[in-house]
Amino acid sequence: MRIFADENMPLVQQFFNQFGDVNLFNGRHVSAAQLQDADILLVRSVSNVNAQLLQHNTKLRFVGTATIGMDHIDQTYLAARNVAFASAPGCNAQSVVEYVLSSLWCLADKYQWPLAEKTIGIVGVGNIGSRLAQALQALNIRVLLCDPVRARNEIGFNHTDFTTLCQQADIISFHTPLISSGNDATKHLLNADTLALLKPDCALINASRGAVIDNQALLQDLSRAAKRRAVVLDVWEQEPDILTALLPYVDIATAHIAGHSIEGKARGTEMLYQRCAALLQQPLQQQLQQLLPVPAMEKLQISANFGLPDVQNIARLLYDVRRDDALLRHYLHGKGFDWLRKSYPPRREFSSLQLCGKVIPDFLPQLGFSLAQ
Ligand SMILES: NC(=O)C1=CN([C@@H]2O[C@H](COP(=O)(O)OP(=O)(O)OC[C@H]3O[C@@H](n4cnc5c(N)ncnc54)[C@H](O)[C@@H]3O)[C@@H](O)[C@H]2O)C=CC1
Ligand SMILES: O=C(O)C(=O)[C@H](O)COP(=O)(O)O
Repeated sequence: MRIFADENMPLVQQFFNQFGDVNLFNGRHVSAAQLQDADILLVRSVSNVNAQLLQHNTKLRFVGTATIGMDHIDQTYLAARNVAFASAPGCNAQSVVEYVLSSLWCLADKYQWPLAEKTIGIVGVGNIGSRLAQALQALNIRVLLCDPVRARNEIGFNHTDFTTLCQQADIISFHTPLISSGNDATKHLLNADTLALLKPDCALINASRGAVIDNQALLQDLSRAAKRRAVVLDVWEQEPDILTALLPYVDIATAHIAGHSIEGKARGTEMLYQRCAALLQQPLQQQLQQLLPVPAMEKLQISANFGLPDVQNIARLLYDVRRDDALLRHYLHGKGFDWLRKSYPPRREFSSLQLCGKVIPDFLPQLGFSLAQ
């Protein structure tokens, strides 16, 4: 069995050696010629898997993407060729939530916002959006939820339509898939017309896909002298060749790394391993928990005085998004966007830190921290 995998897929050898030899490739530059002998193809978000990439391959049985997003995969084409396909739903959802929380705390410090008085609009309430809503509610922050798909299918889902959300929210965070056409299209959901609906100081966070926001329209909006809105961008149109003119107006700018916690990336690999084992009718020999490195900090004692204002301090022990903003601003013009992603420094999720103490406030596990056994 010949397995071809993106070189930026952690633990891929450890998981997939069980099925055959694992060959690594550069996901951004992989070619049809390289993949002609692949039985199993494992990609991340930077490889477009379509008829052109697979034109020389007649053996392929399985394609997996170790990501949540699937906009880079032509699933219709794979189905027509009878190639099994899997993604990794939810694998890095917690990592993205921690990115958004860190961004909110940084903006709150920078602009002295009382976060508890803000209304945060969440657009796309799936794995990430619903976890984020739960975390914000645990912090006593009011949320508005916009998800027309859930609104159609779930009685009682508390939906706010996008226009109303644009008019009412103080901060909007985008968590939709990139959908190019149809009633629920999200490509350029935020464009010149919808930007005009926002409050002048409405802050924006995009950790979904770059093209959910029309980047040129955003630049126009931000460069108008009278407007000052805070902006956090993890994702950009036309990565890796991003619109650098946006950088001076963006408070937090990162290289599509919101989902790049150690756990988030490795969980994606494990989910594909489990799907492949089922397809090949092989036993599961590896488990992520056994392969993850020991975290630098394992346990933290909480005292009875611990309160909501202390949460940011624990969160910052594990992750501060300003590190990633500084990396992008320093290295983008030299080493570049893809180098920043490939060389991403280790980052552990909240769950890696076990909290001890007689009384642990409920909001800590609701944010994703784990309790010591
Ligand atoms: N920056 C990063 O590193 C990462 C980015 N992502 C992106 O985040 C996206 C969302 O991830 P999940 O929450 O896990 O996906 P999900 O599939 O669980 O949830 C997406 C939600 O968006 C909703 N939706 C679809 N069309 C919509 C529209 N027009 N308006 C509002 N809501 C709409 C769906 O009904 C669904 O509930 C992914 O598709 C991916 O593109 C995911 C992981 C990491
Ligand atoms: O899961 C997704 O969807 C993402 O956007 C990934 O976190 C992006 O990571 P790469 O696959 O581009 O490394």
